[in-house]
Formats: sequence, C-alpha cells, structure tokens
Amino acid sequence: MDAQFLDLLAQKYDTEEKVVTEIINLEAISNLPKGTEHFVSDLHGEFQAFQHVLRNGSGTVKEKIKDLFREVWTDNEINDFAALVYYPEEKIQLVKGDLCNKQALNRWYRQTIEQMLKLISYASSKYTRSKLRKALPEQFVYIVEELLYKTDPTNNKDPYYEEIYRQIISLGQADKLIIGLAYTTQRLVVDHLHVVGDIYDRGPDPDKIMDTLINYHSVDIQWGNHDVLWIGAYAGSQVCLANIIRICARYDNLDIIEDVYGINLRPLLNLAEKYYDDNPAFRPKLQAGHNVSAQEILQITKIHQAIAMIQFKLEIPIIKRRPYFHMSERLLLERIDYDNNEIRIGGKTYPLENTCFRTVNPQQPEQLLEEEQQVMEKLLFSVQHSEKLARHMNFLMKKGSLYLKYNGNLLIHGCIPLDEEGNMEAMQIEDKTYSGRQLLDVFEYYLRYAFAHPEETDDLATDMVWYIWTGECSSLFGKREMTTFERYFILDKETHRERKNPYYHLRENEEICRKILMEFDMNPDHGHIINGHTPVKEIRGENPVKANGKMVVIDGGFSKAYQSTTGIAGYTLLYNSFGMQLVAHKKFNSKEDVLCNGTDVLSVKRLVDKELERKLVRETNVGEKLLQKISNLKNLLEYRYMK
Ligand SMILES: O=P(O)(O)OC[C@H]1O[C@](O)(COP(=O)(O)O)[C@@H](O)[C@@H]1O
Ligand SMILES: [Mn+2]
Repeated sequence: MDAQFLDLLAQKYDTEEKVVTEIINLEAISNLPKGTEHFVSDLHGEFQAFQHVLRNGSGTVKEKIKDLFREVWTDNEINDFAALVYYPEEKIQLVKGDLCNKQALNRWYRQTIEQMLKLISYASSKYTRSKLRKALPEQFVYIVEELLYKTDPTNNKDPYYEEIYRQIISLGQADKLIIGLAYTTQRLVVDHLHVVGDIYDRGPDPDKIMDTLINYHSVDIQWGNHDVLWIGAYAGSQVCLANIIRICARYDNLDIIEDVYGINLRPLLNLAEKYYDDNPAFRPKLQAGHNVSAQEILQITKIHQAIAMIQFKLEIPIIKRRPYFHMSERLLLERIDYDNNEIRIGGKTYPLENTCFRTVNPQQPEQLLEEEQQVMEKLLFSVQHSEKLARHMNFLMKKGSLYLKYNGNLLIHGCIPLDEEGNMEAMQIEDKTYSGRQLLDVFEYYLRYAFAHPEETDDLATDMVWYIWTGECSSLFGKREMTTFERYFILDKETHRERKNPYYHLRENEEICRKILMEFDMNPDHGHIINGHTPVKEIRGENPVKANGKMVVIDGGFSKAYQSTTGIAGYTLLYNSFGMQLVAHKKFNSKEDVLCNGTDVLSVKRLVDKELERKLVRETNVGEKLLQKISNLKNLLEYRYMK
C-alpha cells in the first residue's frame, strides 16, 4: 500500500488505540442487518400523498406499533397512536381538545412519551447508538438517552427517571419532545429513500416534494422524463421550456411557474390574448376542488395554445439539424394542408379539428413571430434566474442520475431500449453508435454537459436533453413517438397511439431481465430491475412483479390523473434485511381523514423476494466502503504500530 496514503491516514488516526477502536467499530457495524430502503416513483407533484407515504414508511410505522402493542391495544388505539407519529403537531392539538383537564393531559403526556420511547427503542434496534443519536431531537438528546438506556436492576434510579418525566411536563416541553420523537420514528423506519423518477408535472406541488427531499436524511433520484424536461428548460432548451409551460397550462398548474418559481407569464399572456380564443381542445384539466373562474379558464386556454404552437415550431429546426434523431415524421406543421385544414400521417389524410394556426406561416412553419421569440427569450431568462428553481435543479443534478446500481439492483425510470429480438437497441449520435449501458452513459454525459453550460442553447447537448424527453431511443421515454399534436388536433384516436419500445413486453421475460442486469455488470441471480414510468393497470389484472420476480414496476399512479386507469393510488417498495416487499396503496384522501378517523387504509403487501439469510450491512454498497476502510486501517496498523 502507498506509504504516502498511509501517512495521511495516520494524521487522522494518530494512536494505535484510535486505529483499533475504529476497526472494531466498523467491523461491528458491518455485521448489523442492512437498513431499510424505500422506493417510490412517479410522484407527479402529489405532495400530500407522497408525504403520507414517507411519514408512515409505507406501513412500516404501523407494523412496528402493532408488534409492540397488538396484545394490549384496540385497533382504534393503534390508529390513534399511528396518526400521532405521522402528524404529531396536529394530533396533539386534537388530543388537547378532547381531554377535559390538565391532569388528564399530563397523564397522557407521561404515558405517550413512554410509549414513544418504546417504539423508538424497537425501531432503532438494528442501528448503532451513534446513528440513533443523530436521529434524536437535538435539544433533547441527553435526556432521551437517559430514558432509553436505563439499565438499573436495583430500581435505585426510579425516582430520578420519574423526575425527568415530571420536569419535562411541568416545564412545558412535552409537546416539543413528543413531536421530536415522532419525527425520529419516521426517520428510523427508513434508512434510505430512492425516488425512481417523475417528481414533476401534472400535480400541484412538485416544489414541496423537492424541498422535502432536500431535507431528507438519505436519498437518491433516478431522473424521470418529466424531471429531465425541467432540467432541460433550466439548461437553456427553449423547446423543453415550452413543454413544461404547456403541461402546466394543461393541468391548471401555472401557479407553479408564476408563484412558486417567480417566472413572469405576463408577456406570454399578452401574446396569447392577441392571437388566441377559446378552444375546447386546450381547456385545462381542472384539479378537484380547485375553484377557477370562467375568465381564468379562458386565459389559461389561450396561454395553452400559444405555448403549444411555439413548442411545435421550435421542434422543427432541431429535427432538421439532427438527422440521426430520426424524427422527420414529426415535422407535422410542414405536412399540414392549410387550405383544406387536413394533414397526411402514415399514408392517411385526417381532418384537423380545433386548430389555432394564426401565427403559423405555411411557407415557413418553423418561423417564430418576433413577439413569440421575445416571449421565449424573456421566459428563458427568468427561468435561468429563478433562485428557487436553481436550488431545486441543482439538487436534482447532485442526487440524480439516469440509472443507479444500488445493493445489487438496477434502478431506472423508463427502460433499456431494446429491439424486437431483445438486443440492445443502437443509436447513432454524430458519427458513433451506442447501445445498452454505453448509450445511457452518453445520454447522461450530454445532460450534465448541457446543465453545466446553460448559455449554450442550440448545441448538441441541449438538443439531446429534449431527445431524452421524446426520442425513440431514449431510455426515459421508451416510445416511438410522442403524439402531442395528434391528441390536440385529430379526432381519430388511432393517431394518438404511442408505440412502446419492445422492452415493455420483453421485460416480462426472465432471460431478458438477466441479460439487462449483466449488461450493467450486475449479478442476475440476485439483482432486480426496478422501474417506474408506465402505470401498472392493476384494475385490469396486470402484475407489477414480472419475469419471475426479476422485474418490479412501481408506478401505480400517485398521479390523481391516472388513478382511474391503475385502480390504486401508487406502489412503493420496501427492501429490508429480510427481503423485498411491494406495497399497493389505497387512495389517499386527506391528512384530516387520517387524523380524525384513523383511515390509514393499510396497503396490501406482497412479497417480491425473501432473503435466505438476513442481509447484513457488509453485503451492501455502504458495507463495501466500510470493508475497504477496515482494510486500509489494518494496513495502517501494520505499517505504523506493529513493529
Ligand atoms: O396524459 P397527458 O398529460 O396528456 O400526457 C400524455 C403524454 O405523457 C406521456 O405519457 C409521458 O408522460 P409519462 O412519463 O408520465 O408517461 C407521453 O408519452 C404522452 O404523450
Ligand atoms: Mn415517466
């Protein structure tokens, strides 16, 4: 081993005892059971449902409460306590309203703190004391540790412990402590969170999801196609930007652009008012319970058309300057017969409905009006100068990647592009051809390059980000074409169909999944592929666990807009030391419902895989690093101290 490296290490571990202590510590940790991984995907701005799943650890919190108190509590008592762990601030207020006097409240405090401590002690049983300490409410660490680790068989210290409880209550600290302990429990039941893509679009609060993730103790993200669209906009792609605004208009979510990220939509509105009118194909899909006036609906409808037309125009030059994108079929504005209001697609002529082509020059359909150009420049400027968006996008880049190998599993939002025979599908980019893992690595390279160079807006890297959103070989889109134009302007539904990459039927086949795992240098006997992106239609009998358990698809429809097709409200996956379990969630109504009626309709769990032996930290990604460190320290011990 490099003597220089060992000398450096010796600066930190400058006595034999320090080296030995650390080795013992790391060896011990690597023999603990592995922590619980929690997988979610396709959150699509549904912050309320997402935070509920985080707070209840996909049912893990309630399971632990049941393990401890099943014999002595009724179902109602279990639900009440669970609600307290999920939403402590609100539940305490409700309890206070219910209890008639101070004495009763104090009794409740005393009892609740003790029960919370029991739960924490149980939930942290596979962690080190030091890890638990980091999860405890900071201001109460000392007293909580006193109460947690009381080991006095003689009961000599009973009055001491009693006094601690009494003081907490009489000094008015009980609320704060209970709240802190509730959050500790939430944190302990999940060691690490994976977000398998699509945080953004359709739902109202992607920004709140981002803030939650930023504050989460341990998380990684696999970008979804919608996340990439936002990254693209921030990285300087006007066409990605037009898309995100179009989707926000379509789902009545322009507040996200305007109020949350502070991007001024006034110039776009002025343009929209000038050139567009009401149009049934562009009316927004309204959120349930969202009150929107007729005038606002009209405004959004106009903006929706204005930005959609800009998007269609902006696509043309990119398709032309990148022939290897193979998207000439999508030069639709050039194929319109503007006199007869019809279009030829796939050898057939279709009438166009609900058209809004006033700003299109039939001779040069890609040409933006000067006003359109100015609007896009201003929008891009504000997007790139939104401080909050910068924070969120930087976090997406820091914690995100196109795919992730983690503890033997391959996590990817969309797909690995395949041909019908199950071979890795190849894509030519400039004068080189890539496929499989290499292709994904190239996509990620361009995406990171585009992000690092926001001032370059028409270069290959920026165009490539848009390709990842919509191109036929994209690992995130996974379809042959995106039929946005047809969905707005052609009635015949046959034209709306988006043909999926063969991956989506081949992934049912175990051999194919094994082949993909091997492509990524992973062990096909132990690994799984974890996918999001395509809603599993449970309602029609589709099974989210495919290919003899090698493939798990966890998009179950957090997105309200998709719940009627899936029949459930989202899947999550748990992977603890005993194995993998898929959880199907029932529709999340509201926090109030959980608080008042205890309706935390417990999700149905299905076993995906059971470990033959309990999995230990040493067999995980983190464990690998620990073992490396142990080996370095052992070398140091020999080199420096064992003469
Ligand atoms: O249902 P909407 O909002 O019109 O969106 C449909 C579009 O969304 C996509 O399904 C992509 O979004 P997803 O990643 O959520 O599937 C496109 O393929 C399709 O054209
Ligand atoms: Mn997706």
